[in-house]
Amino acid sequence: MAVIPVNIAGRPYEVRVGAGLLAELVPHCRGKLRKRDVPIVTDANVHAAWGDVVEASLRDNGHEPHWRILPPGEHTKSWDELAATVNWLLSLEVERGDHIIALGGGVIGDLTGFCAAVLKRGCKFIQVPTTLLSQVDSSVGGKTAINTPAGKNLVGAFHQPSLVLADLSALETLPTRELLAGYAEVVKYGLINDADFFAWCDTNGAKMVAGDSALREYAVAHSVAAKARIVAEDEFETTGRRALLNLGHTFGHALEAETGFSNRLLHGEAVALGMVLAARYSARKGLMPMASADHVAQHIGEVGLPASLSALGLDCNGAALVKHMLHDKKMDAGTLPFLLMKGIGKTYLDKQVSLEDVADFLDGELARTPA
Ligand SMILES: NC(=O)c1ccc[n+]([C@@H]2O[C@H](COP(=O)([O-])OP(=O)(O)OC[C@H]3O[C@@H](n4cnc5c(N)ncnc54)[C@H](O)[C@@H]3O)[C@@H](O)[C@H]2O)c1
Ligand SMILES: O=C(O)C(=O)C[C@@H](O)[C@H](O)[C@H](O)COP(=O)(O)O
Ligand SMILES: [Zn+2]
Repeated sequence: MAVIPVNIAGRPYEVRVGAGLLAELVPHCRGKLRKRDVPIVTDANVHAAWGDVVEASLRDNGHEPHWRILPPGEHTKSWDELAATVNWLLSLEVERGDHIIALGGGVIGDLTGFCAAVLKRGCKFIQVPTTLLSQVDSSVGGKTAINTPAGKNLVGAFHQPSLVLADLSALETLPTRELLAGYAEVVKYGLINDADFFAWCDTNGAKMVAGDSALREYAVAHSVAAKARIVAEDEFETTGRRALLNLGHTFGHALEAETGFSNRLLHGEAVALGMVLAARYSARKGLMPMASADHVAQHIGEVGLPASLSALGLDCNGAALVKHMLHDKKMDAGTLPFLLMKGIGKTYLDKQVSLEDVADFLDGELARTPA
């Protein structure tokens, strides 16, 4: 097992990564479950796959689990589920010092974390991520949110968990498409500031996705450590440092909005394509060679993630995609800074990007014949 220490502004917590943590959930919670009753928020797929394992660990250790089982999918990050889940937690008489367990992917983690942030002005919560994406990214760093009709994650809070338990065994029941979506956020850490890790992905990514457990542990632990370092430098995304973690997301969130937050395009898939677009746009601006952008697209396409905008078959133009971007939380005095690349592992925040130019670029990408 790997234990990655996270220390955000003097508030430390651990990320424990290994196989079999769900079966040993209570011991791994390290005394944080201080009452008999334990609230657990999850979704129906996760409950079907792992509910009995978690239930047994709690009951065997003298706890009474209380389950809230939500519908799977992005639409669960909603005002309605937020209100209903907060009311459910209130009905359980959860106190500020109690820990709510978020058992699931990024949707469950984001929603439950936000409930914990607002309930009684802040309760504690434990992230138990069960997707690759949530293990490498969403369970760490304290961004919590719901979506609104205007866009992605537009209502939320920064609220750090007390503990993250990432059980690699949970990935055994995860559909391949979801594993791949999570892999996009792994590649992101290489593209941001770690060319060696991108090279590691080139060599090992496909084997890791296919199931090699040692490679999975390395990928999760490396990704978590990379994210923890960045978040520790800029918890509230004020200096631009944390914004690096948004590589591919300005394009990606616009694509998610355009496809109605539907199963047509998962978050990780949108980020994968968004990173290809960020790389291609950077090359078009002469910031890096087109060969480097082709390398990014080739890696993402070969592993099985979307790497071509035109192949999505969207019925829209570049201006429509840019319109979604106007809701991006990075908007600053009417301008939108973009994460662009001066090379693989050389991402930076560019504040001089013209949205007309981006719309023109996207028109070209929408019409381009896939390679
Ligand atoms: N807070 C952050 O920093 C952050 C970072 C990245 C992404 N996100 C958010 O995370 C969300 C995406 O998360 P996700 O990709 O984990 O999606 P998800 O939570 O929708 O889970 C994906 C699917 O896998 C199923 N599932 C989960 N674990 C399973 C398991 N072990 N076995 C079988 N099925 C399982 C779920 O039921 C769901 O159908 C998006 O809303 C995104 O915005 C947040
Ligand atoms: O933790 C961060 O910071 C990230 O940007 C991680 C992203 O992978 C994640 O999708 C995040 O939710 C996007 O943040 P947002 O502020 O653009 O909603
Ligand atoms: Zn993301």
